[in-house]
Amino acid sequence: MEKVFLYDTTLRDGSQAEGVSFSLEDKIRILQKLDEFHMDYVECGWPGANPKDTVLFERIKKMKLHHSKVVAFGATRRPNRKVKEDPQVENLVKAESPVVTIFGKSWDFHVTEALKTTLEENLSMVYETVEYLKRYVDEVIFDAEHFFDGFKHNPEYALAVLEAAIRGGADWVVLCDTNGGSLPHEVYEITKKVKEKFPQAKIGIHAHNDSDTAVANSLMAVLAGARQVHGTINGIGERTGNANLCSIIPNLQLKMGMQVVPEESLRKLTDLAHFVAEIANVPLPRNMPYVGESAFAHKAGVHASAVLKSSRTYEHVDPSVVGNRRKVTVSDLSGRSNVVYKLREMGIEVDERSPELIKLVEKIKDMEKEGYHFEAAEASFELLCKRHFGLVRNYFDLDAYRVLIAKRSTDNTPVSEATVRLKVGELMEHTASLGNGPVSALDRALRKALEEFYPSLKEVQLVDYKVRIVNESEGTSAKVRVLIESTDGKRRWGTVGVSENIIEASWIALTDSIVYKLMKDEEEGII
Ligand SMILES: CC(=O)SCCNC(=O)CCNC(=O)[C@H](O)C(C)(C)COP(=O)(O)OP(=O)(O)OC[C@H]1O[C@@H](n2cnc3c(N)ncnc32)[C@H](O)[C@@H]1OP(=O)(O)O
Ligand SMILES: CC(=O)C(=O)O
Repeated sequence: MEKVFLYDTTLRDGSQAEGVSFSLEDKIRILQKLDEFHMDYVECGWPGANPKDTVLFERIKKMKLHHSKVVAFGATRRPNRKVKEDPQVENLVKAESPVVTIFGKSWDFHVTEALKTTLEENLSMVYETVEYLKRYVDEVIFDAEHFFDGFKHNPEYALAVLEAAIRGGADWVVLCDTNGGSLPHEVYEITKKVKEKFPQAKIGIHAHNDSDTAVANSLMAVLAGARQVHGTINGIGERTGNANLCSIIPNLQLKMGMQVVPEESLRKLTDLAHFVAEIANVPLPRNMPYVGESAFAHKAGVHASAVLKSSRTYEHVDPSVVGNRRKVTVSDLSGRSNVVYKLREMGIEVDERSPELIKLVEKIKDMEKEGYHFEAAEASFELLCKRHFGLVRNYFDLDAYRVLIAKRSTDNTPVSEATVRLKVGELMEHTASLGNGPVSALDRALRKALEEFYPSLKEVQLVDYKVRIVNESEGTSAKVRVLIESTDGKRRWGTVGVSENIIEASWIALTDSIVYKLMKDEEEGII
């Protein structure tokens, strides 16, 4: 298999995304993670451009990496200046990284309009900077900024810029679609022409996603002969982002027969995507190919039915190969197969044609019609199924609850107070509690009543609470759906309640959360 080198620029071009700001420690953690992943090149930043990146390269000098080459990024020398007198270039040498990438203009329009210099001077800037850096650095990569736009306007000049970099000793020349306006067929044709012109040169591709084709453009460049692919994890980057390595890697390796990363790394791809999303504080879209939560989720009954027979019927690759997992969801679009699949996950085997199963499917559809949404509340769904088959013990019986909300003119915020009366076995408990709002007061009163009997409930915390209006159809009063997310430090679970009354909907979701915790503790032998 032919090797394609991966070049990650999450820490440099990725940090140019609006809203992303990596701290020094964030950058170190991502670099370590990319090294573990066997990323070939990791572009860490622009030394000298800001104090954080300067310190970062100092820190990196003391780090031991196992698989990745660290890259310092910068520009060609400024116009009309000696290269060794340009502090920006000197900072690149001082970074002491084994690889330096410099970008230079390859579109004549940019040379005259942005750099305000002559086409000849720009060629000298490219040649001299590469030649100078090659004296100090093992590997010099030249990013030909705006290469495709430049080639379309003035191919001779765009090629002359590459020629200057190659003559200077550049190890790689990288064709950049800086404005992201090129389409796959153009990238293929232009890359092929570059390959024909410079058959000995090693070529790379750096694509931006403004036309939503950055991944396709990168793959087409590889087809045309590029062997270094630039991109970022999850495609974060300036404007609409860079080519998404989380799609490029599996596409190259699983579908185009290229050697990219070890199989073990590929199995860590989903983990890597979530790790970077978390640190960048950019939520990973559910529908992100390969690594998103829904990338292998089957919702429609027809799909679930076929997937149960053979997963290949509705999956382009096995999710485990990229470290993701198959998921079957349950909703009003489900058939028996979705439910059978979920029951199997719970350890319940049931005949597909049994009346019990048919009744359960009908119950689910009726509840979804009422406003329940089980996709987002897997714990309530599990309770519903297990209750249906008589597998949930009765931990307590509610006698009554009451919630009071009061605000006097002298109060800044209203005071919420809840009382709960319930029976555990033969014992009646009656508790009251205050809370920041009615739901937290109810939650506290409920747990106060139960903690004496079930001490593990002390570990439970509510971490999210969402309310939606669910039916606005004529003739019915609006219902609300409450979704609650809880955690006990070990696991996280979602529950749902629907009612015309927001407190009652919250109560249903709250009690499901408590019962789910008790059921799981009992299954694990904790209570
Ligand atoms: C396509 C890309 O994404 S390239 C990477 C872009 N990344 C960044 O810009 C992020 C980091 N940048 C920075 O921190 C700052 O812009 C710095 C420190 C590099 C420069 O800051 P300043 O000196 O204040 O300049 P400023 O940002 O206003 O303008 C950029 C300068 O770079 C020059 N420049 C642009 N491209 C090149 C190039 N290929 N080679 C040399 N100089 C270049 C511009 O002409 C401009 O110079 P001018 O002010 O003399 O016209
Ligand atoms: C170099 C670079 O980031 C670009 O041309 O897009």
